[in-house]
Amino acid sequence: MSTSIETRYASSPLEAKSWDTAQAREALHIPSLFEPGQVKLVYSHYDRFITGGAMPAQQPLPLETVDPLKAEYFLERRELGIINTGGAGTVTVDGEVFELDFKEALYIGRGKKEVVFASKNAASPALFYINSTPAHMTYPTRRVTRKEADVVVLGGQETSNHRTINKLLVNSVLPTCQLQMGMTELKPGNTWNTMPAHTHDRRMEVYFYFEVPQGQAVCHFWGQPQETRHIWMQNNQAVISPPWSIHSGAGTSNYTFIWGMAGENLDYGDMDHCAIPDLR
Ligand SMILES: O=C[C@H](O)[C@@H](O)CC(=O)C(=O)O
Ligand SMILES: [Zn+2]
Repeated sequence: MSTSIETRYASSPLEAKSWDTAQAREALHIPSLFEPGQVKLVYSHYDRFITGGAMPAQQPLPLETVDPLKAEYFLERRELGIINTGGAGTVTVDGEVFELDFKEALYIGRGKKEVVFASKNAASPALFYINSTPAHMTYPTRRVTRKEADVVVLGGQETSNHRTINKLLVNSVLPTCQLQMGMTELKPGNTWNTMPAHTHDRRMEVYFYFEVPQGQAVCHFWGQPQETRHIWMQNNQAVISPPWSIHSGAGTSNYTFIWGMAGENLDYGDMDHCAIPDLR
C-alpha cells in the first residue's frame, strides 16, 4: 500500500484558545507530504477537505481510494486539484496524459476512475501537491498553465508584502464545484503574505509553504483576529486554517505558498478584512 491517510477533526475557537504549541501543531500543522513512492493524505473535517502529496519515484503512483471515503474509487464523489511543486511529471486521468511542469496545475472532475502520477526523471521527481473536496457534479478536467492564471499583484516593498497572486483553479479560470486553488509568490526582500489578514467564515483554507530557502522558515499566524497564535513552518509543510481563523505569514526570507479553499461559495473576494491595528 503506497497510500496513507490521517484524520484531523474540526475544532472550535474555544478549545483552540487553550492549546499549547504541540496541541496546535497536532491539530493544524501538516509536517510531511512528500515521501518517494508514496501518496500521503490528511482528511480534515473542515469542509471534508483532503490535503496531500504524491511523489512518484521510479514507478508510476496511483491515487488509490482510502477507507474513510467509503468509495470504490477516490473521485467517486470528489473533485481534485493538483499543483506540481517539483520536477516535470505527468498525471494520467482515465488514460489521458497531462504534462505538468513546475508550478502548473490540473483540475480533475468528479467521476474519473483512474489517476496515476509519474515523474519524468526519478532523479528530480515531481512533487504533486493535492487538494480534494466533495463535489456535487462533474466539470471538465483541465490543465492550467501559469500563462492561463488570473494574476493579481498586491502589496508593496515599503510594507514588506509585495507579492503576485496566481489564481489557477478558480471560477474566473474554470468551473469547479467548491475547490479553489492558487499560488502566491513573494518578491525578494518581502516577508508578509495576506497582510492585512482576513477571515472567510464560509470557507476553510489550507496553506502549503514551499521555496523556503535552506535555513529559513515562515511564521504562520492563525486564530481569531483578536486571539492570534503562530506555528513555525519549514519548507514543503502545510497548515490547516479553520474558517474562523486568520491565515497570514511572515518569513525570514521571501517564499512561495499554495492556498486551497472550500466551502459555501466560489467568490474569492468575499473576505472579512482585519484592520492591522486591531489584531491581538
Ligand atoms: O482567501 C485568499 C487566500 O487567503 C490567499 O489567496 C491570500 C493570499 O495569497 C495573499 O494575500 O497573499
Ligand atoms: Zn483566505
